[in-house]
Amino acid sequence: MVEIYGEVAPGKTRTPFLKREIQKFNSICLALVSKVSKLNRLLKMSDVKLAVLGGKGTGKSALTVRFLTKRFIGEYASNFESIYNKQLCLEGKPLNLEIYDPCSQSQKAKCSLTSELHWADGFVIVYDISDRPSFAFAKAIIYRIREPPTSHCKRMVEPAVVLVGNKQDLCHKREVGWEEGQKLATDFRCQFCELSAADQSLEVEVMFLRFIKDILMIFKHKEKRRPSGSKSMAKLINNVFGKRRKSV
Ligand SMILES: Nc1nc2c(ncn2[C@@H]2O[C@H](COP(=O)(O)OP(=O)(O)OP(=O)(O)O)[C@@H](O)[C@H]2O)c(=O)[nH]1
Repeated sequence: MVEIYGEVAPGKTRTPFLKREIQKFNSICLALVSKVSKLNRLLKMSDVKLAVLGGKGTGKSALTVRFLTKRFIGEYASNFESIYNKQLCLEGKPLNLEIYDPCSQSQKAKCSLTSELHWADGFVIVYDISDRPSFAFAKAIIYRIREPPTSHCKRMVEPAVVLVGNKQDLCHKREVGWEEGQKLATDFRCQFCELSAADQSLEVEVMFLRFIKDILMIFKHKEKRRPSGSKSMAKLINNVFGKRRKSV
């Protein structure tokens, strides 16, 4: 609570005193608003939703499970879809991560991706470097994601995409060159990496974390574009007391 109290000195009018006090009050309010909004930002937990897509047997589950548990299991049930949930702390901020790993049967049928495009903040598109058809399938998914939005699916910003060439340990059987993957990614504004879910735990972790950080940056830019609650509040205070100052 801020109390404004004072006596008018003999020979002086009340106006300059009140003006100063209102200015002080105004700046205290602005400082408080900025502290509260900082606190809000610290406490606010972001939600990040990723969809891991790609051809059958490319290693979508292996990559997801490797990231979540640091383990490579080898064989994964592929006849049901899963949404994994994990709480993370990135740069000191809590984060609720959801990863969607679809089942292989629905992959081809689901190339429409309509529900995924609504749901996900980012897409991890996986192909197997030793399997050319899986690269063609990854390309088709990227084309679909980068299609201009239709009237019923308008997004403010285009979703983040990382293209992953998995099974790098099988490079003696390579059918897709590194340059091809890199070019596809560059042409469609995607990140790109090649790695092996089987052999490279750290690389898998770095790929996911870097991608999540990029998505958080996109969130930040989106927030900057719309006036935040604290800014509107500051504007309100300025309007009320700014106008009053002029009339005092
Ligand atoms: N050599 C090698 N094999 C891998 C790698 N990642 C996954 N695999 C194997 O590839 C096969 C398919 O892996 P999954 O993770 O089930 O692939 P998926 O894309 O989820 O498969 P579906 O759900 O059936 O579409 C399994 O036998 C894995 O052990 C890798 O980096 N290197």
